[in-house]
Amino acid sequence: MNNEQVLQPDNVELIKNSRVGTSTKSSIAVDDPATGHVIGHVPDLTPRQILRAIESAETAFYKWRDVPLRERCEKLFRWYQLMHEKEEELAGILTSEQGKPLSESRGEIRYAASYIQWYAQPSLQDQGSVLPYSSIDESMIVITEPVGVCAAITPWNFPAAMITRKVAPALAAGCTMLVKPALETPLTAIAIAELAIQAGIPEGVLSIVTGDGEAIGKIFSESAVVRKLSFTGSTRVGRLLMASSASTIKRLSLELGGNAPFIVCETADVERAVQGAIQSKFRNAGQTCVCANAFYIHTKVYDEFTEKFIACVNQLMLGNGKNESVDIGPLINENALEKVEQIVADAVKKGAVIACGGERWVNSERWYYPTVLLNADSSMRCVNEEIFGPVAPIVRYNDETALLEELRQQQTGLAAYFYSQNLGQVNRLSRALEVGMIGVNSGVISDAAVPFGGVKSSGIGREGGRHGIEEYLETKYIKLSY
Ligand SMILES: NC(=O)c1ccc[n+]([C@@H]2O[C@H](COP(=O)([O-])OP(=O)(O)OC[C@H]3O[C@@H](n4cnc5c(N)ncnc54)[C@H](O)[C@@H]3O)[C@@H](O)[C@H]2O)c1
Ligand SMILES: O=C[C@H](O)CS(=O)(=O)O
Repeated sequence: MNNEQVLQPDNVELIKNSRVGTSTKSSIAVDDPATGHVIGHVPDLTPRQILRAIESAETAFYKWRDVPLRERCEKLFRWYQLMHEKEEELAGILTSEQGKPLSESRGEIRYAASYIQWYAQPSLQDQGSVLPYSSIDESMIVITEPVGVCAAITPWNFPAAMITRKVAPALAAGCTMLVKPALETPLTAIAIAELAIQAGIPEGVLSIVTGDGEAIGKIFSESAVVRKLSFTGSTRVGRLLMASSASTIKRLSLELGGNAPFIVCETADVERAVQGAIQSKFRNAGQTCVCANAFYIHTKVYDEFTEKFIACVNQLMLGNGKNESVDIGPLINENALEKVEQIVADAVKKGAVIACGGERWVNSERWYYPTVLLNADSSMRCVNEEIFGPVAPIVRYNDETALLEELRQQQTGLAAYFYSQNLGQVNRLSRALEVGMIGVNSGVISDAAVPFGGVKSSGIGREGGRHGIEEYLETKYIKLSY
């Protein structure tokens, strides 16, 4: 597929004919990170329009909650089918506004659709129980009910999956949902919501609102009608939303920043570890919350791992994500690229050695070479901060206990990875690492069936699996005397 064949959002039916969103005088331009060209515009909605959207979601809630669960699930399943039918069009929109390689965009659309398929199963929802009676002419009944009107604020790095991971369980539970996508990637959200309408999900049940994040976040968090706020993004913004939601005692789900250690133990299968390291580090050019951040390689396998890892990194192809041979697309914007440059400069200043990469791609504005930093240590930003770019700092270690103690000091706790072929070591590290998700001999852990989420400053709550729908249900106890 070459550039000419790839669908551009402004000529895509799903966007052009979308019934989602409201026309306003002002609008926000959306650009292609690979070219800097404007590829579409979305409305910059006013506070009054956001409040109207909340009112519409409230009206829709009192009807949608009374639609039988099986019927809600049938509509979700149709939505899932439409996402599969439109996979290529959606992937083209996603790559055009986010920049990731088309192969990754196709994968994300399938991954996003799998959340809708997962929550289209009525049996997933525990709708209540009858408790042991205290008297034969009484019953104590527990039922579950939808939380109500919900709001979601989502990031640019996975513009499809971060939305369906919230919307699918919410709608299955009987809630209505307003979604504020990232300013960088609203077109994917609009296209997905258009398919929800085509699937028969009534107007007002799912609304996409576009505009300034801070302003809309304030309206969502201070609205008494919005009973739950689900946020995926930086820990910084998560803290702000948690504080501003206190005034209305909202249910909160927070999927925040990570800093995943990738540990290669002395007992590891080094070949497998290298493959897992490439998959985990360079997906979406490293702009993934569960990317391996820093690599901790036991001294006994250090030379073998680093030699093989660097050789693989040097094989990675940079370019426009619309070209099928590309592995590494552009970073989302200039700020992201400047942050990566500052992190690498900090590491080199403190003694890191650039084994490969370490600079912008020649004559490009948004690409950064996949980079390996040797001799990294915990004094450096690249080890202590979420890099969110294609940079792999490598730390040598020889004392497992000391390493685990050092990692325990980290404030993040989303994901971790380690490679080991010793059962006792697997058990020991699985229990010692203070995170929400662990990949053991695997570099990719995400799936609609698993409870995705973190601990400490990486967030609250879980998305996916059986846990994900509980975020959108309330429990009601009824005592019945006959
Ligand atoms: N834990 C997860 O599942 C997960 C998934 C994806 C991304 N993330 C994290 O997100 C971060 C990168 O994404 P990002 O740059 O879009 O994050 P971000 O926090 O800057 O933005 C996320 C969303 O919040 C909005 N926003 C920005 N400022 C706001 C404010 N003051 N009030 C309300 N909303 C506001 C943005 O418009 C966007 O829609 C990384 O830290 C990454 O680890 C976490
Ligand atoms: O960036 C955060 C996403 O949750 C990553 S994944 O697609 O769920 O692995």
